[in-house]
Amino acid sequence: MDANTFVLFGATGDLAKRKIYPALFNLFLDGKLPEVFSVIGLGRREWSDETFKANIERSLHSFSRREASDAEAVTKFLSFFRYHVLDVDRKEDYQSLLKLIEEREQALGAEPNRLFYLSVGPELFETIANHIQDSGLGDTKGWKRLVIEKPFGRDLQSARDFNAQLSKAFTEDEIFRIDHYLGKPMVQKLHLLQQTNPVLQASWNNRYIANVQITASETVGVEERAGYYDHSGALRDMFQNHMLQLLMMLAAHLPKGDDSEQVRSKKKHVMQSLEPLLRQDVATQVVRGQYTSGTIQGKPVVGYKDEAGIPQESQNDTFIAAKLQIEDDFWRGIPIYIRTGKRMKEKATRIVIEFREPVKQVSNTNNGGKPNLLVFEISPNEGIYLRLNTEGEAQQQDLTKVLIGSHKSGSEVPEAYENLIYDALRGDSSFFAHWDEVELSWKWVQPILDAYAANEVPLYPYPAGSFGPQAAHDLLAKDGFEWWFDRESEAATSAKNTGNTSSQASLSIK
Ligand SMILES: NC(=O)C1=CN([C@@H]2O[C@H](COP(=O)(O)OP(=O)(O)OC[C@H]3O[C@@H](n4cnc5c(N)ncnc54)[C@H](OP(=O)(O)O)[C@@H]3O)[C@@H](O)[C@H]2O)C=CC1
Ligand SMILES: O=C1O[C@H](COP(=O)(O)O)[C@@H](O)[C@H](O)[C@H]1O
Repeated sequence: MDANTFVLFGATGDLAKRKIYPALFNLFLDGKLPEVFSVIGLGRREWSDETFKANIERSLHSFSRREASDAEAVTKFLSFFRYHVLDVDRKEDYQSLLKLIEEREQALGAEPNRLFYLSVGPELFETIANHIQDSGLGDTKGWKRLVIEKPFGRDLQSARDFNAQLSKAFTEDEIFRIDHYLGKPMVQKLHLLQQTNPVLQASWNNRYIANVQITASETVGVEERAGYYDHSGALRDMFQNHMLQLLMMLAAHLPKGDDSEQVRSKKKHVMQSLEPLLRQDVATQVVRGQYTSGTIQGKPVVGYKDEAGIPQESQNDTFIAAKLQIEDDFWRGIPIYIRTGKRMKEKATRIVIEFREPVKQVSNTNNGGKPNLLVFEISPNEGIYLRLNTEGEAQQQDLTKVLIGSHKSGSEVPEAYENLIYDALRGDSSFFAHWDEVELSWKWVQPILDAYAANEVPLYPYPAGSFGPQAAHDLLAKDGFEWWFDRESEAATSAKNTGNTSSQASLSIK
């Protein structure tokens, strides 16, 4: 059953402005919001309803993927919103909030089903959860849900403590932990692709797959988040959550249907089957990097240590690459390489599956040397590609790239937050991170955190605008592989710079 009241803590903040209001607006345009709907925005700022609505409208104009040009639609959308001043530590603010919610529920004839969305720093989660419990806000005749943003802990122990605290006020079924990578449409389609395509099902195992490469590269640097990022780094910010979730979604052999229990149990199986990383192996299986000055899309940029708010002596990681192995019957023996970093050459999240080379083995000729690839472009553009050997092309530099299904560019792809908020409103937790997954992820990552803290892993510099440190390439080279598409991307850039957009450059998957 849909939520009727959306209670937004942190309604004056950055995430609300950039993601939550635009997502709600696009859901509204698609007719996906409940018919009876009310949003109560909360913050310490002394805003009136009018100021609040004006801010929301501005956010739609700046950040919505679809234009907010229909004045009537915008007015109707804004009519859902009310603002309430609340300091999370002030008990009486929760009492007045309860009164406002009940008034709105009565006026609208809404069921008392309440979704509490915490778009605030994690240090406030526990206080808010306890006050929701104590004030009677959660004591509703309908149901309650809690949506929380990352980060979910800083390490294994803090995540466990944090979860224990939240569990006093909300059951696991009521907690929806957002990992926005799980909301990306291509990620949500991964299991359907396997289930509905026998050709993929048949080849989704160690008989046919040589290796898997998962990349999330960003061109942005630390931006205005130095305070947060310098205490987080690529490992905590991206790897422990988004990258391991991508791995789970790819590697889980999910059953047909959308039963969230099944999805979670299969994802948990992947994490439980991950070969544990021993602390003494971290330095050989993990590459830690930090960007130095360089050029991004033709513009010079400063190195990490020269970014505003970053201390000169910072040892923080802005890049990580790691080799993982899953010990189960499907994946045993397939190396899985994961990398993510800031200030890299291109903005791209993609998964590449490299298949073994049966032609070479069977015919013993030179022209079977290129493996087939299956490529999932996840964002910012979306598409699935297969690279095949085709007759007469074996002598050429590269293989034929076949687009499967449609290619969608940025604005056509629904934002992850649209999918996730829609699911949270309906109570479908399939694409939210369950506590078991979060705990197992921290458990796997903990030896890396320990090795970093003890400085047992070199911190390799890499120039902004590159694909990371050389050591990340060596990680694959040791196994006889290389990261796919780095060279094509380099070629595409240099072709663009020289005006030659034929040959290699056209092979780049965009
Ligand atoms: N911004 C982003 O792109 C992303 C953010 N996140 C996570 O989302 C959460 C919010 O981030 P973001 O929006 O960037 O943070 P901001 O600092 O921009 O906003 C924080 C919000 O919290 C409110 N707040 C702070 N202290 C109190 C208090 N004592 N009582 C009541 N309200 C309070 C502020 O309201 P006021 O100032 O009016 O009191 C403000 O609305 C964080 O957990 C962050 O890690 C996750 C992914 C991406
Ligand atoms: O959660 C985060 O994700 C973004 C990258 O998200 P994407 O959808 O643009 O790929 C990252 O920039 C940020 O540091 C991190 O906190």
